[in-house]
Amino acid sequence: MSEQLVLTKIDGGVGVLTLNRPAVLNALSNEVMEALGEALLALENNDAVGAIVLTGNEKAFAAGADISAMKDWSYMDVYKSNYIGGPWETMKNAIRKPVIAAVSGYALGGGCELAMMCDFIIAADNAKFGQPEIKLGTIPGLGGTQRLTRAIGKSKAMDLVLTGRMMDAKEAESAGLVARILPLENFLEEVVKVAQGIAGLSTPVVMMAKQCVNAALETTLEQGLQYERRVFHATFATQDQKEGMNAFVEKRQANFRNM
Ligand SMILES: CCCCCCCCCCCCC[C@H](O)CC(=O)SCCNC(=O)CCNC(=O)[C@H](O)C(C)(C)COP(=O)(O)OP(=O)(O)OC[C@H]1O[C@@H](n2cnc3c(N)ncnc32)[C@H](O)[C@@H]1OP(=O)(O)O
Repeated sequence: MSEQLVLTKIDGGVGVLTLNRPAVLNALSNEVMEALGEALLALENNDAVGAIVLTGNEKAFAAGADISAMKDWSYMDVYKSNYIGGPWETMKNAIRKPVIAAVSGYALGGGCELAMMCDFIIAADNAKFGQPEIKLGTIPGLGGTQRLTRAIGKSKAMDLVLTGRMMDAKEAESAGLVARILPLENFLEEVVKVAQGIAGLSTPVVMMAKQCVNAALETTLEQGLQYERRVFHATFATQDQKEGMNAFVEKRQANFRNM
């Protein structure tokens, strides 16, 4: 594990990953990119973990890719290394557990993109989001033009990408980028409670639900409905579905055993 990324496993089945380059507002280096991929895979394979929280600090989730590192790169440097191509494949294909982005302060450029790669964003009331790459003579390269447009619509995405302006937490929530806003005070503790709630459910069924919601971004409505129906039917093969519905009828707390 790199010192640029801190892993804290908290009781209640939640693994917390904290970006740790405060001096440069958590600018995202290749080192942290690799560490993040390894840490996510480790949490994915840890049966004691049912949900993951990715966060930064009060001033910044991440202010983007590390500009100082990138500024002298050539086309061949980034093309030959397939810069940022690999880690996204890891995130997309291997991480089936829910990953919540807990964003306080700046989430800009690659920082906003990284937050959008997570399953949903909970923002502190001081959060600021943006894709300012245009001001650097480049464009978003980790999904900013694609996920942002799908999340908030063409008009506002075009505004943000072409002007490089930021939007605050309220604008981000009303635009649909952010699931909910929490006060900065006790922010991470409150996000972890949300994650613990998810981790206390049936992890395999949570994974199925995540897959279905993600499928909606990749399929036609009819294909998505068919996929959802198959997965809904599949939940009836799990012991957790039996436990969940019996617990409701017997008016008691369900004890999911991830089976
Ligand atoms: C398993 C899956 C893993 C996937 C992980 C993916 C990780 C890799 C992501 C790569 C993405 C590449 C594609 C992306 O679209 C490209 C970009 O992100 S380009 C960068 C976009 N970001 C910006 O343009 C923001 C730049 N920063 C600012 O505008 C300002 O810093 C601010 C945020 C408005 C704050 O301003 P201030 O409060 O005045 O603070 P300072 O500016 O003084 O900053 C303090 C300190 O931090 C340094 N710093 C800030 N941002 C960066 C940065 N992005 N890179 C490097 N350094 C940064 C700044 O220089 C100061 O340092 P100091 O001068 O004190 O040494």
